[in-house]
Amino acid sequence: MGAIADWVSRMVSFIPAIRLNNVLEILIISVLIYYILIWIRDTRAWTLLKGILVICAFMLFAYVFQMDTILWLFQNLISVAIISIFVLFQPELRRALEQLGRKNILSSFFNLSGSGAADEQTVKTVEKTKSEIIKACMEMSKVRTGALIVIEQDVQLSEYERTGIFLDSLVSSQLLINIFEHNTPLHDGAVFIRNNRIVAATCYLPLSDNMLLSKELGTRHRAGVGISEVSDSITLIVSEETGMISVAHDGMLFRGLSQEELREQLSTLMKNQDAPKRSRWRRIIKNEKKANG
Ligand SMILES: Nc1ncnc2c1ncn2[C@@H]1O[C@H](COP(=O)(O)OP(=O)(O)OP(=O)(O)O)[C@@H](O)[C@H]1O
Repeated sequence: MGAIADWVSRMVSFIPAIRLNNVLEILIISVLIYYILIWIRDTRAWTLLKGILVICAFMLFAYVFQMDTILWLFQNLISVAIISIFVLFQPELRRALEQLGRKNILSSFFNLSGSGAADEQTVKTVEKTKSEIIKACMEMSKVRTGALIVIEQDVQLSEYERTGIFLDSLVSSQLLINIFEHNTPLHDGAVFIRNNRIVAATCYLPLSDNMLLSKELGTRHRAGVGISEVSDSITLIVSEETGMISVAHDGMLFRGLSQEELREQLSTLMKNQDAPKRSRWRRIIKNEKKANG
C-alpha cells in the first residue's frame, strides 16, 4: 500500500502545476482553433487544406524513403509556399479579419435563442424561396429571358457579391423576373440569394475554363459553372437563346430541366438555407439528442 502511495506521489510530482492562466490559455487556443476550422470549412481554404494534406503525405513518403533531394527542395521552398498562401488567400483573410472586427464573438457563440417552432418556420421559408425561384425560372424560360441566379450555401461568396449592387429583399418570382427584364439597370450579371433573401444583383462571376463544356454554351453558362467550381453554391441558368433551364453545382451542369426536375435538383442540393449561425450550440445539442435517439 505504501509503495502504491509512493508511486502515486512520484507521478503527481511529474505533473506540472496547472494555474488559472494555463486553463485560460487552453480555452483561448481551443476557441481560436475552432474558429480557424470554421473559416477553413466556409472558404476556398478548404480546398487548399486538402492540397496541403496531400503534400504532407508526399513529404512523409520522401522522409520514410530517405529521398534527400526532395526533402532539401521542400525545406527550401517552404517559406516561399507560406508567403504564397497569404498572397493567394488575401481576399479571404481580409474578409475574415473584417468579420472579426464586426462580430461579437461571445454573444454569437453562446446565443441559445431559437426554438423548434423557428426550425419549422425555416423549413417553410426555404420551401417558399424554392417555389418562388422555380416559378420565376419557368416564367423566364417561356419568354426567353436570360437569367443567372446563385444560391449561396455554406461557402460565403461576399467577394463576388461585392462586384454587384447590394439588395436586401425577400425572394419573390415577380422581383426575380423584374431584375432580369431586358433593358433594365439590374438585368446584366448574376443575382445572389443568401438565407432566403436576394442580397445582390449584377454580380460578376468567375468563368469556368472547363474544356469539356459544350462549345455552344456562352459566358452565362460558363459563369454559372465557374462559381460552382469555387464554392458549394447552386446556380440556376435560364438561356436567353433557347429558354432552357440549367443547374450548375460542384463544377457540373445539368441542362434542359423540366419544372419537376428543377424542383428535385433544388431539394437534393439545397442545404437548410438559414439555420441561424448564432444558434450553433443549440443545433449541436439537438443533433446530439437525435443521434442518441
Ligand atoms: N462573368 C459573368 N458573370 C456574370 N454574368 C455574366 C458573366 N458573363 C456573362 N454574363 C451574363 O451572360 C450574358 C451573356 O450571355 P451569353 O449569350 O454570352 O451566354 P450564353 O451562355 O450563350 O447564354 P444564353 O443561352 O442566355 O445566350 C451577359 O449579358 C451577362 O448578363
